[in-house]
Amino acid sequence: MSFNTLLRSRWTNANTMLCVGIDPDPHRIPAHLPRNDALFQFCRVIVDATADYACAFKPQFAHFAAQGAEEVLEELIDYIHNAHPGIPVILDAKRGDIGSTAEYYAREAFERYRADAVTVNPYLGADSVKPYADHADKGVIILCRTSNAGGSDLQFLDCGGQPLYQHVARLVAEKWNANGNCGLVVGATFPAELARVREIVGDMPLLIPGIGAQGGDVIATVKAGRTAGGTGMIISSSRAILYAGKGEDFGAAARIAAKATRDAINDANT
Ligand SMILES: O=c1ccn([C@@H]2O[C@H](COP(=O)(O)O)[C@@H](O)[C@H]2O)c(=O)[nH]1
Repeated sequence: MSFNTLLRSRWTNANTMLCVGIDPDPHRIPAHLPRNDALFQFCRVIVDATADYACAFKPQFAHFAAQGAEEVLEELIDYIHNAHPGIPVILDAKRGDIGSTAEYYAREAFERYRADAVTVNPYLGADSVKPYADHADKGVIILCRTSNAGGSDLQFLDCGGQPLYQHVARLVAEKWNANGNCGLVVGATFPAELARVREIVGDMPLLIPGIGAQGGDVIATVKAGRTAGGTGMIISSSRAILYAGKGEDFGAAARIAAKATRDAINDANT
């Protein structure tokens, strides 16, 4: 099933626009887990505990690769597909390179890791994004207005009378989205810009990090980011869910945090 189909099914049938981010920090993995398999077991427990409330899972590539744990990432994505087959996996790798190399990054994301979607940096332009978008059943989620303060250094530069992030939103909506499988990353920490992007791109899915640990306001995010039909958002939270508990009950604590976040999103969407 395509990324778009899976995502829309979770929005509608599971009534959730919460994306559970999986950013494992080796220093915060509870000590009781078996040392030889702690990373996988930590992630597996989080996935099982939060799946009911997730429209997507978003493993962050560097959090695995920095530990030399790419095989654990493969194993985890396989596990999600097998145990929770209706929930799409967004590989947050923020790739960006010339087209010939991008073809291999796309194969890495979609064939090696079996991700349903991948995050991509637009800085290298159309030919650097096309190799991902050519996989028509996969999602390509392009950085637009990131959640960090430093994003303004470039994303607010004037680009023919509009800030660069709006130019990126227009480019993607009008030119790069020939297969209808593109989305954009827009931070919850900037609701005014989120609203502007929504106006520009219509119903395109927006991946929205920045609630939870980064302090973005859920109500402002939902009001700014939803489509006319009240969907269109993949609102991501990682640390606030992963580390809601510190001890043996970390799965239960993550489930409570995920449910509370999902409910807050839905309450704001009334
Ligand atoms: O603009 C962006 C783009 C990506 N991210 C990623 O999302 C999560 C956020 O984690 P939290 O713990 O919920 O703050 C993380 O993987 C970032 O790499 C982002 O924050 N902002």
